[in-house]
Amino acid sequence: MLAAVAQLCSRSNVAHNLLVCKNVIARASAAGAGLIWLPEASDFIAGPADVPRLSRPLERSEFVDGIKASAKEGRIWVGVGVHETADEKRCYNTNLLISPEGNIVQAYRKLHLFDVNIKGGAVILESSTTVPGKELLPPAKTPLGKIGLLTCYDLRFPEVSLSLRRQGAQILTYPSAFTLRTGAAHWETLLRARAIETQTYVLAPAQIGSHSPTRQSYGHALIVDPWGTVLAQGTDRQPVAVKEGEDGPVDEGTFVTAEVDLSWLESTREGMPLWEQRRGDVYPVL
Ligand SMILES: O=C(O)CNC(=O)[C@H](CS)NC(=O)CCC(=O)C(=O)O
Repeated sequence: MLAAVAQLCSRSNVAHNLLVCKNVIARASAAGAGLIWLPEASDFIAGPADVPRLSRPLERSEFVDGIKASAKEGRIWVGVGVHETADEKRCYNTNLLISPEGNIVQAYRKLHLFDVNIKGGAVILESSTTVPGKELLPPAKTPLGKIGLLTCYDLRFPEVSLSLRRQGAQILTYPSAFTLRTGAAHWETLLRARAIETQTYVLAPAQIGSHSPTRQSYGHALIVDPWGTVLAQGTDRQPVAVKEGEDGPVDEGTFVTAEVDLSWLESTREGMPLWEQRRGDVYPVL
């Protein structure tokens, strides 16, 4: 079955971002994809002060309702990252899996928050707006395979991917909004490493371009197979400058597709049975 990952540029206008996402879902469905995953924070990317105002509980979100309707219309599985209201001040960074019937099958709240102060790069304190999740969810059964949900910065913590593989994951998802600097240095290497060491397909949808005058994302949405081969990659684009007070140019959003082949996954695992070779007698096994 064909899986798709999206590459788009969410800004502060949730209604507009929804139109872009709905359009990408419809196009992926028409292209024959059985599943499309949209990036982290597809509902909006805005300054910390706007996060509480724009976040919604999952059951009272026009954005989530719109995505559910698109999944149903396109008869396609949809994954999407959104801001879910946690309390008056903060949200959860939530990765949703929605069935072709339009139901939320899983809602994973990002465990690891991006609190960093990178010299010459980003100073971001995600915990100022976001409450960390408390649990890893068992991989969700879909016609493409069993899918483990993670988000963005979680990519740097191999323990969670190994744990999901241990629980039967055949596909891992990392909807993301990587920064330019860390993306250029680490994004592809980390994704391929996670795919190779867990022997799973990795779906990595990505925010791309300028969200505001001060915030840009790296893009390079990827699909990697269990052997570590990059099967598909979003087209590179020159970031567009966004002026103060403007919402930036309209971005239509793109997607790329690749075949998820579980017999190929099984053959990589049979040929190199890493899970039977772990040395639990020497180090703790997850
Ligand atoms: O802020 C929002 O609304 C949406 N969330 C994000 O964009 C998050 C937290 S700021 N970004 C990352 O985790 C980037 C990780 C990264 O770039 C790395 O690990 O190098």
